[in-house]
Amino acid sequence: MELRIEQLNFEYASHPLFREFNLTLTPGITWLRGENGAGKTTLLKLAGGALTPHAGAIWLADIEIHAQPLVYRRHCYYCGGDTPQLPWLTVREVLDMHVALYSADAEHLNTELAAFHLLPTLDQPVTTLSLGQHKKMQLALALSLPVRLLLIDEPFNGLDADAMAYLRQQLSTPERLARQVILLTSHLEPILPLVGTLQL
Ligand SMILES: Nc1ncnc2c1ncn2[C@@H]1O[C@H](COP(=O)(O)OP(=O)(O)OP(=O)(O)O)[C@@H](O)[C@H]1O
Repeated sequence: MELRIEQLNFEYASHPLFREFNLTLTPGITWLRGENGAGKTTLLKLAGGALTPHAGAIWLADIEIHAQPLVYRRHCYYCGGDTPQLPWLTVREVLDMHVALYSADAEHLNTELAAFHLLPTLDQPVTTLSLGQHKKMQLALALSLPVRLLLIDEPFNGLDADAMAYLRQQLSTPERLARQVILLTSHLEPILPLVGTLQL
């Protein structure tokens, strides 16, 4: 199982970022590095289907993103710091939506929510979460959704020390490293078992 990007072209208005870009990632954690503005977040969004390439192909195992967009999206989760897309929902409703979409294990999600101390927030409007709590909600999903590809932008930004330690431990389990392709950005050394580093 691998992520394969072939001959990718992408640019914003007048700002070319990727030209005939190729990449193959195998299961395990790859650290995506580069200076501010290099295109790290853009690459995560392209691989997660949140942005559309102008040319090229993106494969997750035998699923091509354009040929099977919904199937592809159900096999990957993009964990960015973005504000909530559906601000009128409660935390529980946002989570339930993800559980339904990904056919996820609700008990596993509950375990992650408990570990991140989010259970008391479930009936709050999702917009009332602090930045750190919002990050934790996304990370609880990242850790519990049964996806093949995890894309995580700055996983440790805004987390308290306990949450950082917990996240490191959960991302490092051999069972996870064997089955998931994990691509993450971090401006600081992530202190995780890496299969590779990708410099943009
Ligand atoms: N929606 C957009 N429209 C136009 N330009 C954009 C847009 N989003 C990003 N850019 C530009 O594309 C370039 C890459 O942005 P991106 O966010 O991918 O970089 P990054 O490597 O993640 O940066 P950082 O380390 O600061 O988070 C930057 O020059 C940015 O200004």
